[in-house]
Amino acid sequence: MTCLCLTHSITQTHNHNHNLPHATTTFSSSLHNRNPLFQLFSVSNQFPLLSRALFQSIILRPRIRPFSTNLTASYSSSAFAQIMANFDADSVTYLTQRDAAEIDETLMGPLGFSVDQLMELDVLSVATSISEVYKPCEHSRVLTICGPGNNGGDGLVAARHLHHFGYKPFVCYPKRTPKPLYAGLVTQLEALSIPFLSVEELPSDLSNDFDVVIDAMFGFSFHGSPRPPFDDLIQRLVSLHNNNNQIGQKRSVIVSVDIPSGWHVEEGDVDGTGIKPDMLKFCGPHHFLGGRFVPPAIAEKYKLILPPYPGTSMCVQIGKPPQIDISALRENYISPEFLEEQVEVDPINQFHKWFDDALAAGLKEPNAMALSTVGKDGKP
Ligand SMILES: NC(=O)C1=CN([C@@H]2O[C@H](COP(=O)(O)OP(=O)(O)OC[C@H]3O[C@@H](n4cnc5c(N)ncnc54)[C@H](O)[C@@H]3O)[C@@H](O)[C@H]2O)[C@@H](O)CC1
Repeated sequence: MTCLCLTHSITQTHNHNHNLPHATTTFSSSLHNRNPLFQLFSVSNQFPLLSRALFQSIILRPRIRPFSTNLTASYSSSAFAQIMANFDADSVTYLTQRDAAEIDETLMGPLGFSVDQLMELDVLSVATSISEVYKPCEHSRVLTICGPGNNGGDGLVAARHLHHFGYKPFVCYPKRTPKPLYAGLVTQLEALSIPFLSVEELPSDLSNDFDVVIDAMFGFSFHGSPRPPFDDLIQRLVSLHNNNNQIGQKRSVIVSVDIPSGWHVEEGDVDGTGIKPDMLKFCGPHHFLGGRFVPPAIAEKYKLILPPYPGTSMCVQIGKPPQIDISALRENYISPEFLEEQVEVDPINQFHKWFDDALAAGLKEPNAMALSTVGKDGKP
């Protein structure tokens, strides 16, 4: 039994670098000399098994990633977790570009979908996936770098969704295309007062100002070498990653929509010097699949295996659970000595003092409290 992961616009490419530090992957293929635009997942024992994740970069492009139509019944959360845990990143095979193109034509032909509609559906999955992995309370500042085509349109839509999810998006859109679709997306962002930044306005080190950088410059229609100003922008994302490796400081995470911009569409990061995105790893913690909207006719015709989407989610996270280094979670609480003579006589004053200290330290929820009760004897 096989299951299909149609990532329509996710070009599957291959990359032999297994050692990227930020563990996120692209939907990528190890199938040489094939056009692995689409992923075909093998399924065994009724559960889909992902395979062949040679990549290490993110790509959030869950346009159509159906799993099994016979797995769409509702599951308990534990059963669901079990199903998802059974994905194995070593058994993915791939659809051909032709199949994918045909499905696209069917969607936008007889099935009546439009480009902007697919864009909205896809990018809603992208935005929800981002918000699952990079919470707005910790990654609020998002820069979306948009290219001239539909991939750039995806970026504009992502900025809008993320704004509504509580992020603070900024958009760099240096080569605007005067088509009504894009003009409308820009107007929508302007109405939300989302700032547009020119390339010149961007800081030299993006990590200073942004927690997340969305790479929406180019998707599957990219060819040749990037022309200005995208050559420079791509290099900034590359150096973002490289700088982080060198100095070990916190940097912006990179989320590529579809293909990391600048990568060869079919062969991937050929010389290993391209963008290394951070999100969605085939066999790691950040790999999401979308495609909830796929019409049954498509699922049946192409024998797509749709996953059981939990609740109202647009996408599902697959792959192995994150490897957490528990020792890294430990914190040392070293504080000055607290002597009896330093205690305020009035406990309310003492409380104010501690509360002010907590506020000044920028603690999350300094007003959180524990309420205990005691008996007449003063004991809990
Ligand atoms: N059905 C579809 O086609 C949909 C596609 N979507 C997204 O759109 C992407 C494909 O969109 P497009 O076909 O518009 O293509 P892209 O967005 O990949 O890029 C095309 C644009 O990039 C320019 N370009 C190509 N190579 C360049 C280079 N070397 N230097 C500078 N500029 C270059 C082209 O002149 C053109 O303006 C997909 O990857 C996906 O992200 C989604 O928006 C939804 C629907």
